[in-house]
Amino acid sequence: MKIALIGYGKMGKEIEKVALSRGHEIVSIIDVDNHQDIDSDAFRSADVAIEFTAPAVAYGNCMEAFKQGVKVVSGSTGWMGEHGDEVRRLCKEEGKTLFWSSNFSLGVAIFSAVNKYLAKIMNRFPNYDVSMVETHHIHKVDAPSGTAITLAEGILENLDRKSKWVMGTLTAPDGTVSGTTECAPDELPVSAIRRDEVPGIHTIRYESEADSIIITHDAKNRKGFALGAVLAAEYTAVHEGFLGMNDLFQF
Ligand SMILES: NC(=O)C1=CN([C@@H]2O[C@H](COP(=O)(O)OP(=O)(O)OC[C@H]3O[C@@H](n4cnc5c(N)ncnc54)[C@H](OP(=O)(O)O)[C@@H]3O)[C@@H](O)[C@H]2O)C=CC1
Ligand SMILES: O=C(O)C1=N[C@H](C(=O)O)C[C@H](O)C1
Repeated sequence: MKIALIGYGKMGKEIEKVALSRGHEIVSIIDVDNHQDIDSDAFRSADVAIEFTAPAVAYGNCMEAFKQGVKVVSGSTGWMGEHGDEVRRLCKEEGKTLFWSSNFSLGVAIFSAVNKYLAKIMNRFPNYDVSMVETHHIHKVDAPSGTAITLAEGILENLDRKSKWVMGTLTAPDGTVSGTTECAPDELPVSAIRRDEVPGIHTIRYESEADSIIITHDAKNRKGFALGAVLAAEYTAVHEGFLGMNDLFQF
């Protein structure tokens, strides 16, 4: 399969390695310096573009790839809240194809299923209150993480006593803490920690007076994200519309 990469940072480089190891060809690499090359025969020859850039530019990149007639797999976070409805409409009504996930690792897909199941169980046990903490490297620009937002949505869909998630505390790289975990009973606090080079840790806690139930996903490196993104690209090459991890793994 012919793959174009949009964004050649930490994830773009990891994805390149996995794609080559699976026998794919990288036909175009678009980064900040050569952004105009998205309008090129090389880019247009791609079966799929894999986009990992930044919240502020991800939507524009997807639109430009669509304009060139190329399907997109995007892992960029922090932009679907604002543009999700529009890209879903483009996929449904205008024949575009986008596979988006806040987290491409198989481990997080499994963790997400467990999270939803646990939230459903907790409807019967009102003594437990739930909160979430995510920890990432100091370079990350968005908080809370896209994965944390997706996990929070999974809890809200399944736990009747929670109606929205709210930003809890944010611990900056220098240790400064802002925000609060004080919130209304129907709110789910999601806190963020920025520390060292942590690839990504997500912890969900249910606390009662008697005990704690804690589930954690801890990414050891970026290989799981990269493999998932390439598997998603292979899937996207032969499918249409707005696609996600539930399509890929049939959860
Ligand atoms: N869904 C998932 O599984 C995962 C998602 N992510 C998300 O992916 C995104 C990227 O992460 P990561 O690779 O670690 O970030 P990096 O900052 O390491 O890489 C982003 C790259 O995109 C480049 N870039 C910026 N603007 C543009 C543009 N307009 N067009 C093309 N390239 C551009 C940057 O260039 P420059 O440095 O010059 O600005 C940089 O090379 C983030 O939103 C992150 O949250 C990360 C890991 C897993
Ligand atoms: O920026 C990152 O690094 C990551 N971003 C994604 C997110 O915001 O959830 C996925 C992963 O946790 C790494």
